Amino acid sequence: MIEIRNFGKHYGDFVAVENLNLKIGAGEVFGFIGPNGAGKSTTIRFLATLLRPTHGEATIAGHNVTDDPIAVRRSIGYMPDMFGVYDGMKVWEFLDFFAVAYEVPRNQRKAIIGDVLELLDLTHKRDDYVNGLSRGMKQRLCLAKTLVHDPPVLILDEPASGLDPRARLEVKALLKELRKMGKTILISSHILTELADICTSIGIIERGKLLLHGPIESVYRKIQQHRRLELRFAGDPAPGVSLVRSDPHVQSMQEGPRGVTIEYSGGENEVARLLHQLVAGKVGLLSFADKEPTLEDVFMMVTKGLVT
Ligand SMILES: Nc1ncnc2c1ncn2[C@@H]1O[C@H](COP(=O)(O)OP(=O)(O)OP(=O)(O)O)[C@@H](O)[C@H]1O
Repeated sequence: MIEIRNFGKHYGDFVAVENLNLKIGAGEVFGFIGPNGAGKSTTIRFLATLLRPTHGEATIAGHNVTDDPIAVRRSIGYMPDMFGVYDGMKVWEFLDFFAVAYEVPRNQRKAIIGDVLELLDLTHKRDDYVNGLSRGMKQRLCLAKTLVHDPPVLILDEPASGLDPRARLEVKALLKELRKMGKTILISSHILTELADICTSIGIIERGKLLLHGPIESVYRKIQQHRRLELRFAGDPAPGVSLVRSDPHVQSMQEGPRGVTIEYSGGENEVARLLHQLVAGKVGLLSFADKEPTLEDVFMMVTKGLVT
């Protein structure tokens, strides 16, 4: 549904994005992850037909972003990272404005706006002025306007930035709803917990380079070899710590007053063997936890160059 080939954007001598290649299939929710200034918005603005590339090309729903921007705009709902709302406009008028811009037929507009307001839980704000809405509501409204022409693809640049925890959860629930409706979604964020349970695939970008991308399970599988083990001991931890230290798969170890946290390069069989040795060694093992990697771990490992 989205395909980017060899995209690059330079500003003078500064390379904002270089040689970016990416394919996102229909129905995927792709999390575009990277720190500030990594090149996420640059890539997104290119896809949204708002930025000319220095080199490369992209297609969305089969339409070329540079050669056929009108067809691309019909196929996408775009939410920029910064957006303004018009003064003196009511919520329904704001949505109607975009529906007209997207050439939604007059006789369908009222029903569509009603549906979108319902989906975004904004029905009760229908006749409120847009500039009087809270930040969270404005954000929801901006998401609502991406849906009025029912595009198959949504491109959302940090849709939950600046929202309080409750509003973030609401955005997350909404994205799940849109995923169920079969939309293909590209969503950028630097808040990883936000993306972990909604994305089907992720890409990690840093300093203009896409370091890693793929289905979320395959990314997790790649870093399974770098798991974190947390061990607690009853009483003196020294005997347990020395047994752990002798394991060749221990990459690093942080000692606390009652136990250790280790970065471990072995697979499941090695973890099981270590556990067996600790129990057989009678070292007073109180707990042994094999921590699943989080998206944050993935991000740290990829950007440290530990996983490619
Ligand atoms: N018009 C421009 N002129 C010069 N440099 C630019 C321009 N637009 C972006 N950049 C630079 O390109 C780099 C990538 O910016 P971009 O906005 O794509 O990052 P980002 O990953 O979206 O960051 P953030 O999470 O902060 O939004 C940054 O170093 C930025 O300063």
